[in-house]
Order: sequence, then C-alpha cells, then structure tokens
Amino acid sequence: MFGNLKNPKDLNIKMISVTEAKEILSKYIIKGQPVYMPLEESLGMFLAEDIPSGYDIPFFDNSAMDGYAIAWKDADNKRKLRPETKIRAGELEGFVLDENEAIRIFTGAPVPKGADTIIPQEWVKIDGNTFSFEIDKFEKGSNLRSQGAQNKVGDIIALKGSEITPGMIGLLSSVGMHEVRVVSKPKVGIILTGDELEEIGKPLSFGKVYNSNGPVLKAYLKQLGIDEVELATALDEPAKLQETIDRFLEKYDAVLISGGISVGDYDFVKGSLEKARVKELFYKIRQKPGKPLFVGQRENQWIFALPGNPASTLTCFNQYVKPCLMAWMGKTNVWEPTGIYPLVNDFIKKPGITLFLKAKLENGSVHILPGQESFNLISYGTANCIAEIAEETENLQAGAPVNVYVW
Ligand SMILES: Nc1nc2c(c(=O)[nH]1)N[C@H]1C(S)=C(S)[C@@H](COP(=O)(O)OP(=O)(O)OC[C@H]3O[C@@H](n4cnc5c(N)ncnc54)[C@H](O)[C@@H]3O)O[C@H]1N2
Ligand code: MOO
Repeated sequence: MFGNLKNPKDLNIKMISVTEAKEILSKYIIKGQPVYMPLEESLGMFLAEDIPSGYDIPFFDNSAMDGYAIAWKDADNKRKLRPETKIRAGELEGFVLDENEAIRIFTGAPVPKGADTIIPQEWVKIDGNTFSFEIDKFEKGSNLRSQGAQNKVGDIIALKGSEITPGMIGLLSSVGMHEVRVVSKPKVGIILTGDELEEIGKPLSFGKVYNSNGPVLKAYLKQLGIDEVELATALDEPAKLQETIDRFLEKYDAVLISGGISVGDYDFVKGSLEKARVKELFYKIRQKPGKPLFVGQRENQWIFALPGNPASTLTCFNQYVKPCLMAWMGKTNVWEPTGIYPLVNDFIKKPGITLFLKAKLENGSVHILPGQESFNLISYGTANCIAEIAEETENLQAGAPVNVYVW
C-alpha cells in the first residue's frame, strides 16, 4: 500500500525544511545578559563589548636579545663599552647612552635613551673596553621592541563577540585585564522521558534500555562550557511529566526534553508543553534522523523537545540546540557548517528529505559510517562530525562536496 511513497511531502503532514527551521530559529534568537567575569574564569565565553587597551604595549622600548645596546651608524662597527653597566629585565633606572657607546643589556630590559639597535652577544667581540660587531648582519632597529609595537593605548584589541580562548586570555592579560564583560551562559535543565529507561549501573532487563541520551546531552553541554545543568528522569505519566516540566520551566533558561514527542499513545510531551504555555515555533522537520523535533519558547526561555531515538537526539542537539545556545552566549555565525568536504564514497539518496549522517572527517575527506539507523550508536565512538546531505540532493558520487559539522 505504501510501496509508492517517495518522500515525506507525500504524507500531507505539515513539516518544514531544515532551511526553514534554521531561518525561524535565527529570527527568534535569545541572547544572554552581559556579566562581569574574572578573566581566568571566562574561558569559552564570548565578549559582550569591544576591548580598548589601557596601555601602549610594549610599555617601553625594550631589548629582544641578550646583547648590547647601541645607536646605529652605517659603516661603523666599533664602540666603547661602558664596563660597569648591565641593564636587566625589570630595571627601574632610566639609563642614557653616550656618544659612540655600547651598553650591556638583556632580553626584556628597557633600552637606554639614545639607543636604537640591539646587537646579540653572539655577533660581538669585546677587547678590553673596545666593542665591535658584525655590521652586515644588522640594520638600524634590529632586535628592538618598540613601545606600542603590539598596540597603542586606546586601540581596540578584541572585538565584541570574540571567543575567550587561551590566546585571548593571554592578549587581555598583556594589557592588564583581570575582569571581562562577557555574555552569560544559559542554565539548562534536561528531562529524560520514558518508562523503559534504565540508569547506568543497574543490570539491563527485558524491555529496558540504558539512558544514553542523558550522558550525551550533559557531555555536549559541558563541551560548550555550560556547567549549570540539572538532569531529571520522568515516566510516561502525564501528571508527573507536567510537574517536572513546570518545575524546570521555573528554573532554567533552556529546557531540553528527550523522548515522548512523537505520535504514540504514551507521548505526552507536546501536550504538557502546551499546558505550560510554551509557544510553538515549529514541530517536525523534513530530516532524518530527528523528524519530530519540537522547538518552542516561553518568555526568554528555549524549549527543545528532542526525539528520543539516540541518533535523533544527537543530531537535533548538533544542528539546532547547539547553535541557539551558542547564540545565547554571544557567538556569531552559529549556523555555518565547519566546512565543505568531498565524500569518499558514492551515496544513494532519494530527494525530499535532508539526511544528517554520522561521519568521520579524515585527511580532508568525509567517510559516511555504517549503522545510521536512529537506534544505532555504534558509530558514536569513531564519528567526529555530522555530514549533511541536502533535501534536494539525489544520488551523490565520490568526491561530491557536503556540509560537515564537527561536534
Ligand atoms: N507512527 C509513528 N511512529 C513514529 C514516528 C512517526 O512519524 N509515526 N516517528 C518515529 C521517529 S522518526 C522518531 S525519531 C521517534 C521519536 O519518538 P519519541 O520522541 O516519542 O521518543 P520515544 O518514543 O520516547 O523513544 C524513541 C526511542 O528512543 C529510545 N530512547 C528514548 N529515550 C532514550 C534515552 N534517554 N536514551 C536512550 N534511548 C532512548 C526509546 O527507547 C525508543 O526506542 O518516533 C518514531 N515513531
Ligand atoms: O526522525 Mo526519527 O529520527 O527517523 O528516528
């Protein structure tokens, strides 16, 4: 009877495309609040403002080498060494170079007034108080780090929306910042529904399945730097589920629900969300896995009801939850794939549905992994990305470019 069914459009069920879903979400983006954070605790967050430097950096002309400070003169490689003076890093006294003089200096030390070039000690000959060096190896300004060479006072050194990486922490530390204004992270509640769920640690019995979605979602949030997370399990029982959803909506900026969002007699999530006054943005996307994804909002909260099949939960998090939470935290360009890479093998597909496939990106090529069914987690250990085969695409030949989203 269903032998001629070609694609989900034929089912006359209202479903939107992946592109439409992402357009809707980008229109309804919710942003976190600017907050002050100690710099050392801000790793992975995003700047809420442009950062001007409070100083010229370097703050003073200083030596890039252990050697000798001189004033450059073409065709003159001899100077008189000032024997009693050594300028070291951290030196507070301001020295002045005399005419035709060389002064001993070390890396990071302030350059004496009048000097403009540093000759490293390897290229120097000292004979009594006579200093000479290999002039053809250098030019005026060699090995001198000028005041303001990194940035001038008032220069914008980091832009709003930039991620606080270890490198960014270094840059902001170099201008003396110990606190930054970043965008707050969301607090996230996860509800795992299903009478069949068994907690890890207990033996598995007939009819049960280990709750793998909980650990996946928690780990994914941790990877995004989101650590205020509470997990709860809920049986497929409307009153209890409603109580858990209502309680989580009181506490969390984003509520992720796994399972119970399809059309079965024990799928109560959608009804519970309606009762909780969650405004639906969409329900069901022409994609596999993850077709019955529900996304809604209430006040400034995100609600994602992720289809319970493990591959659906993982894909929907990667494609929709992650970008929305990253946008909340102040990241820009959240919808961009990591890149476009060629397929290693041919791939057979019918048009009318987008496929998200667990894959391995290796040496610039995409291997689609075996075991793509929605229940099957076998590829999770080796996959490092999700490959997107677009809705309109039909069969693909090896070498065809596809969008790739690294975890
Ligand atoms: N008649 C129809 N049935 C189904 C349809 C449909 O269109 N018509 N859609 C199928 C698709 S596609 C998906 S995806 C699933 C989504 O179902 P639910 O979101 O209601 O999820 P559940 O039924 O609760 O569970 C589905 C599956 O996943 C396992 N599961 C659930 N939670 C977890 C967890 N935390 N860890 C590991 N595994 C979990 C659960 O045992 C089920 O096997 O609906 C199809 N049905
Ligand atoms: O959308 Mo379901 O994800 O095919 O299992």
